[in-house]
Amino acid sequence: MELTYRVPRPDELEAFMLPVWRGFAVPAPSPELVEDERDLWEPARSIGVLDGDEWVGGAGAFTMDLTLPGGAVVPAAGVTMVGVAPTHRRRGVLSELMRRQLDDVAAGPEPVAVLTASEAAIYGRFGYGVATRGVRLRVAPEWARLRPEVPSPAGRLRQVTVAQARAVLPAAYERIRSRRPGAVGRSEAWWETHVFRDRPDGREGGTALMVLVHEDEAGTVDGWATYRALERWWPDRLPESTLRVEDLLGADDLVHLELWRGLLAHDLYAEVDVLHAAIDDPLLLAVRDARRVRASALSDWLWLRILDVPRALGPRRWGAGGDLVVEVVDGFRPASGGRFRIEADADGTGTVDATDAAPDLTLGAEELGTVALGGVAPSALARVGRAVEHRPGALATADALFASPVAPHCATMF
Ligand SMILES: CC(=O)SCCNC(=O)CCNC(=O)[C@H](O)C(C)(C)COP(=O)(O)OP(=O)(O)OC[C@H]1O[C@@H](n2cnc3c(N)ncnc32)[C@H](O)[C@@H]1OP(=O)(O)O
Repeated sequence: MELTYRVPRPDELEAFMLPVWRGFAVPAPSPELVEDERDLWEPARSIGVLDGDEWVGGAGAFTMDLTLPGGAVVPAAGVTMVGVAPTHRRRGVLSELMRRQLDDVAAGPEPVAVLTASEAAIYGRFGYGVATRGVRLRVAPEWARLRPEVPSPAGRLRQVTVAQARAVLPAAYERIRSRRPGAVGRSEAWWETHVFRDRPDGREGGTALMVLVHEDEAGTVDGWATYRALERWWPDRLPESTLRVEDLLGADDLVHLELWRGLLAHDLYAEVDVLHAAIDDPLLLAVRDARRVRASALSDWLWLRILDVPRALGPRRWGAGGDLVVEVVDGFRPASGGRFRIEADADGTGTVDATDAAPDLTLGAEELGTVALGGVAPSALARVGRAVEHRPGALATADALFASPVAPHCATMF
């Protein structure tokens, strides 16, 4: 039977989502999961595929935004709910969904699309590159003491209820997100479904959510940790007892470390486990014994697909002054490729414009997404054959331009 692609109606949520849920081996979603999806879903931004009258695949997008190096924010499509029924795989359905979705995004105000991937081999072919990575940090409170040189910031730590957190965390996130390139917008529905509802079936068998906030001297929240005990402390269970940290964000490194200090003060627990820390989390430089911080599972997190190079990169702060013509070869969506001149002043402000000039450097769309936020230097890609320098010195200029003083990091699951 012929396949039909179309936008689902709002009343079709469950049927539309079924192939995606089944793709993730969720046989029948609970009413709570359906309610959460309904609150998050933007049906007009979805595209699905029908075989007869049955949905067999789809892709959705959230209206989001993305922090660039320097703190500027650009609109971004947050690609989500991607799946194709096991009965219809490997015959080009995802490719067609991606083509239609990217055309749709490109026709609107968003110069980029972002996503978090279930598997790392899927999205490069569609021009997405790994813009941020994360690392799992597991720390034994018994051993991990901060060095005496590490000062405490002004203000105080407080433990608050989830209801109190609801009133302060969303605004605090907006205040501090400019610090990290790669941070994405968190909608009210995101906060409710991913944090505050704290549904029992999303707790991995652990306790309800606990919230530690840091307030500055004026009483304004400038950092927080949300966490739960996975295996409750009990004398004979000490070796397994874990505090699982879900969100850990501070306005600066000292606030961030003060939150670590608060978490590590839970000395009844064998381990504090942060599933997704920034690769430059300051803890590694601040503990007396860095071997007690077990870092593992370095992995891709935010994948970035640039659809309009001048609008995506123009507002970013460059790492140095410089002049560079970059040629972007976009195999999946040639209309998004071309040659672009980056001209930046020493203060990091600059312009990005289409040009006919001869390129200094050539790279693919996936590679542009990889270097765009400063997580990987262009020269590192060139060394493995993924970027080509046409003029001696061009790679050094590109490295300096694209560099970011802090590693890009996306702390948001969507
Ligand atoms: C943002 C998110 O929501 S991430 C979630 C993604 N969804 C899932 O992981 C759910 C489970 N998986 C699936 O639903 C499907 O396997 C999908 C969506 C990943 C792929 O759908 P398909 O329709 O089979 O992909 P399609 O046929 O268009 O494949 C295009 C190409 O990608 C390759 N490809 C597709 N999936 C994968 C994969 N998981 N690993 C490696 N290669 C893959 C195909 O081999 C094909 O390559 P080719 O062009 O060289 O032949």
